[in-house]
This record gives sequence, C-alpha cells and structure tokens, in this order.
Amino acid sequence: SESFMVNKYYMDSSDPSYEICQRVIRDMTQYGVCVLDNFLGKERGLLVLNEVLEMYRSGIFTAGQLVSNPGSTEAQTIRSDRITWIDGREPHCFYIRQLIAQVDNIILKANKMANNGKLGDYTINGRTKAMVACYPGSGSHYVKHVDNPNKDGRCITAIYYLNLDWDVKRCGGLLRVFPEGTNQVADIAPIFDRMLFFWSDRRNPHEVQPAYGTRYAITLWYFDAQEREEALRHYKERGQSSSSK
Ligand SMILES: Cn1c(O)c(C(=O)NCC(=O)O)c(=O)c2ccccc21
Ligand SMILES: [Mn+2]
Repeated sequence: SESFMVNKYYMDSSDPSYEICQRVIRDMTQYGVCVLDNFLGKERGLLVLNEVLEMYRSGIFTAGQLVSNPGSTEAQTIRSDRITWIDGREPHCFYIRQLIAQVDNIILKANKMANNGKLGDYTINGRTKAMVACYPGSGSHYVKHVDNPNKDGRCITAIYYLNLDWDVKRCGGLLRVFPEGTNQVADIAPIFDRMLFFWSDRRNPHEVQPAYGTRYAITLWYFDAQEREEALRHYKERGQSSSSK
C-alpha cells in the first residue's frame, strides 16, 4: 500500500551507511575534498533532475547577468549562471527535499562519528537553503573564488550534479579546485548523480570552466555553530553602528 512504500522510501534514505560517513570523514580530513558517485542511484537521481528541469521551465530562475567577454573584439555576450534558492518545501520539490534530507543525514552523522564529534574541528548545526544553479551552455563560467573567505560561518560546501552524459571534452564545465598549499589541481566533472563536499574556506579556491552544455547543480552550505554565531554577532554590531551613522 502507499504508506508501506513511503515508509520503505524513508527507511532507505533515513540512515546513511557507516561506510559513506567514514569515507566523507577520511577524504575531508586527508584532502579537504570528497567525491561520492552514484549518490542516489539512477532512478532517484532522474526524479531530482526532472524536478529541477520543471523548475527551470517554469522560469523561476534569476536571469543570469550578461557577461560580455572582457577585452575581446567580438561583441559576444554570454549569459552567466542562473540560480534560484529553495528550502525544499515548495510544490513539486519532493525528491529535491529527499536529496537535501539525505545530505543533512550524512553530514550530521559524519560530524558525530568524527573523532570527538567534530568533522574538521567544526560542530555543524545548520545550513543555507539549497541553491539550484544552471549554466546555460553558451560558454558561461564562474571565475576563481573562495566560497567563504571571511568567516561567514560556512564550513562545508556540498554540491550535487545532475548532468546526464556529460562529456567534459565536448561540454567543458569542469570544476577546477586549487587546494591551498599545493600546485596540484583537482578537476571534477559535473557528472550525473555525483555528490561533492569540500571545505568552504580559503583552503579550496575553485572555478567553473566555460560550459557548452546546460549545466545543473544543487548546492548546500553547512554552518559551523561557533563561526556562524560570531559572524551573526559581528554583522549585528556592524548593522547597529552603520544604522546609527
Ligand atoms: C552559480 N554559482 C556557482 O556555480 C558556484 C560554484 O562554485 N559552483 C561550483 C560548481 O558548480 O561546480 C558558486 O560558488 C556560487 C556562489 C554564489 C552564487 C552562485 C554560485
Ligand atoms: Mn563556489
């Protein structure tokens, strides 16, 4: 019956496997980056992809800024990334909500399992909404940057890629990470059903190379309790001082 199926579904996704969490802890501790392939499995991955495609068709994504090629002769302008933020409770987001819950469970369980209950010495107690991003394939890219350069509280970036049959040679769109302290780069193809975690701070500058296919991803940023608390206090003080000006 319907209820049994729903329960089974929840049962699958409620408790992430010990091995997966060990893998996240080991890779994040050793490399600061962790890639998990076949994260949801093809069937559930496609259900998430279809929800994202529906959202995109419905036009709720922001129109990407027009980026004209700086200094180039041709007047070619390319649309950059388009994003929308969701908390997963919106209509037609059931499977995106399940994905978010599964990532939450892994992060929180890994946080508990890590030595003295801290993954990378963080205590993770919350996250941003989910950012759904689409790069229209006209060469749109994202310049090299650090997600959290100034201690805004975000400690882990979690990106789920949705791009079926993505061939980097043909479509580009590589995520290139430049881990601090080495001149080794990590090139990560945004392939379907791939889950990626990396430290959000200056340890992981990264760029999205020009994409020549439509490139979808869902990103969550997880907060460290202490850093977030300090950031909010800091902004509140600044807020008061600036408003009193
Ligand atoms: C669209 N998009 C991004 O794609 C990345 C990013 O680093 N993406 C990495 C990736 O998609 O592989 C971002 O970090 C980002 C930050 C603020 C607003 C939009 C943003
Ligand atoms: Mn980024």
